[in-house]
Amino acid sequence: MSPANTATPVVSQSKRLVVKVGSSLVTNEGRGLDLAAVAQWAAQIAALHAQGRQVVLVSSGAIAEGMARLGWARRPNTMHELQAAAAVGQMGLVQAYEVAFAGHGLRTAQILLTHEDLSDRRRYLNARSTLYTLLDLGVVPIVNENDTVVTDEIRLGDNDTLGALVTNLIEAEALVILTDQSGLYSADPRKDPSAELISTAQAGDPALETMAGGAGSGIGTGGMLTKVLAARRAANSGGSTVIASGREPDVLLRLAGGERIGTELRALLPVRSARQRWLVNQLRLRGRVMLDKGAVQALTQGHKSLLPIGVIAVEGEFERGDVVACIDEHGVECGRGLINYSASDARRIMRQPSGKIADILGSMSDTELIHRDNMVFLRRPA
Ligand SMILES: Nc1ncnc2c1ncn2[C@@H]1O[C@H](COP(=O)(O)OP(=O)(O)O)[C@@H](O)[C@H]1O
Ligand SMILES: N[C@@H](CCC(=O)OP(=O)(O)O)C(=O)O
Repeated sequence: MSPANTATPVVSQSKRLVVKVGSSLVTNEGRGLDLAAVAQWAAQIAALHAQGRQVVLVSSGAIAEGMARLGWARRPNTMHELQAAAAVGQMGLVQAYEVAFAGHGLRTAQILLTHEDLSDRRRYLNARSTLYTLLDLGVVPIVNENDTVVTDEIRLGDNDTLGALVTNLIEAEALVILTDQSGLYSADPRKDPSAELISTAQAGDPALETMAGGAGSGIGTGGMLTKVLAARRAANSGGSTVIASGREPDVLLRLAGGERIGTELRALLPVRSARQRWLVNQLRLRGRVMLDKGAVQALTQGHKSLLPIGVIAVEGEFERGDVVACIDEHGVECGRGLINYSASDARRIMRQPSGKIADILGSMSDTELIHRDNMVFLRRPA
């Protein structure tokens, strides 16, 4: 048995949880809101509340429910039709949750987020304090992407990623992704009947991405791959992920009781500082700096600041203070941080010792390209 298998199941230890439910589950494979399922999850979340746990629910299903309400049999292709469907369906979603939770004496709140809300530090902090306030008030926040205002280029698209970002945002210890399968299998069980359920693994293990490569149900957008990637993202702020069937009776209560259900993808990284969690949450970065082997080692093993001498290429256009990725020679990201020089200055000082910065640029603001305090170190498991 691997060490991960002997550890206490994560949900049982978690005081703050994010639960994500996927479109095909919420809408009964696109046939329309599954009110019985919504009632089940609400009853379980109310019971978790009574145990003193805080829960944020990330629910998909707006587009699928909107399509059902509008009588559309096929998913539209155009963005504005998808946005219209989401606007119609979101009404049904929040109404269903409000009614279901009210039956347990709990209030709900609708939170619609975009990628930009989480990448802009001020809006990120605002969203965070609103969520914390709601949790302190004992309200259950119901989160979805703000589909009506996002375009193709900037949308997150799948709520697995959103669930992970919310996990990072509120420093939840666990992300529970409820879906239409019993968990992550060694291959897509719809196509390969011999596929086996993975019960525990380390979040971020690249082998998981190969297993989850297949497409999703057709109702949801992400498939299993986005769930595995979400687990990796949640792990960056110390959150572990469980992928389980939303149709399993009392799944949330049993997980909280310590039962092993579905797939647990454990975070082995330490919980990071608030600024590091914000850095981890950035999905689209302004640029990339490519490091030589020595600099990669200094970052990943020594957690040192990045000096210009270790940089062999600079990609993109960015200004001082922007977030950039540090990549190795194969393009794998090993860290990211707030850079002290613009892209044009960085190109001029790369490969040079810090002592030469003033000569090259005419002045020197910092000896480091990225200071370790403004950096988050990422290391994928071998
Ligand atoms: N290795 C795998 N294990 C389990 N399911 C997989 C795997 N690879 C692909 N899938 C597919 O992913 C689907 C779940 O993703 P999706 O439809 O996006 O769900 P949701 O709407 O819950 O996010 C499953 O129905 C399954 O067909
Ligand atoms: N925001 C979208 C969710 C997108 C989506 O399909 O997500 P998922 O089912 O979690 O893969 C909606 O509510 O329809």
